[in-house]
Amino acid sequence: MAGSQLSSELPPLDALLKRLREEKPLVQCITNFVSMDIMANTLLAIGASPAMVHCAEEAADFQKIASALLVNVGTLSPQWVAGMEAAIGAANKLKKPWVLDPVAAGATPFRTETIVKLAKMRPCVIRGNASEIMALAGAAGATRGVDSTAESEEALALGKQLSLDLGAVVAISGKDDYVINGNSMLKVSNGHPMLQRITASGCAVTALIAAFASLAPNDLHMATAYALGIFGVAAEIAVKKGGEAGPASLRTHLIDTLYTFTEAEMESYNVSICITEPEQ
Ligand SMILES: Nc1ncnc2c1ncn2[C@@H]1O[C@H](COP(=O)(O)OP(=O)(O)OP(=O)(O)O)[C@@H](O)[C@H]1O
Ligand SMILES: Cc1ncsc1CCO
Ligand SMILES: [Mg+2]
Repeated sequence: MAGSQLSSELPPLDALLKRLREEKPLVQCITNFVSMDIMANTLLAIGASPAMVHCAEEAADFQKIASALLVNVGTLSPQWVAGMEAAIGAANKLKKPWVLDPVAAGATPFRTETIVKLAKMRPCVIRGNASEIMALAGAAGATRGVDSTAESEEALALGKQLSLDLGAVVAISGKDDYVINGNSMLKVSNGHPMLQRITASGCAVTALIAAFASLAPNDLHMATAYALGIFGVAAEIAVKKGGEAGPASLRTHLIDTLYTFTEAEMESYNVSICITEPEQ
């Protein structure tokens, strides 16, 4: 996709991070068994408040006290889908932002059909890796499992189409993250390759997006890029603080770095804006 660089137009970061720590948004997470620990610890470390509440009997009621909803289909079952739909219905009714993580879209018919159904229920942001975004957009054979088999650039055209079709911000994570809002796109180039060797690091950053989305419901595009930027910069710092020893060390130092994270540490935030060609 053609694009022009307009990075000087980016607003400052401080308001969102400061407000997150003051307001401690309560994020209801309906997520997979693998990600629960790292997701809850990521939200707590940055200063938000996680609650893993998924059963159909209480998922909708919990939205009344939550600031945002995260729906992740990683370890799917029909009972969980009922909880997801109940919570999403409540979030939409109460005008709370909800974010979808389409884990392993395309892997099986049940999974793909469920994700497509949820994606039509008006998520404000969808964050997945390139394979997942391409599969959700209808590309055949795009996915092998939870890990991407493609570079994020390969999913740009389908990600843009998905954003226009669903009216949602679509974030494609990878070496570079692309955050697409219709014809406008932000590129975030922070992070570290070892993040791919920590299970559920993508799940965790999607929950971070939900937390920031609750603070900036009218600027979801920027809030999504901030969340990805903070997570990526924190990973770079964590590597230097001892995380280079391996994925387990990086995981620990990443959570520690999010806890102490300051705006000054965002000096390496590497983001740019591209205005992509309008659809013909
Ligand atoms: N090669 C890379 N270099 C730098 N950062 C990366 C790289 N690959 C992924 N990341 C970062 O890792 C985080 C997770 O993205 P990723 O695309 O691996 O998610 P995912 O495949 O959904 O992960 P999971 O399913 O394990 O949760 C993002 O913040 C992303 O920017
Ligand atoms: C490994 C794994 N399996 C289902 S969800 C999940 C976490 C990474 O997406
Ligand atoms: Mg994932």
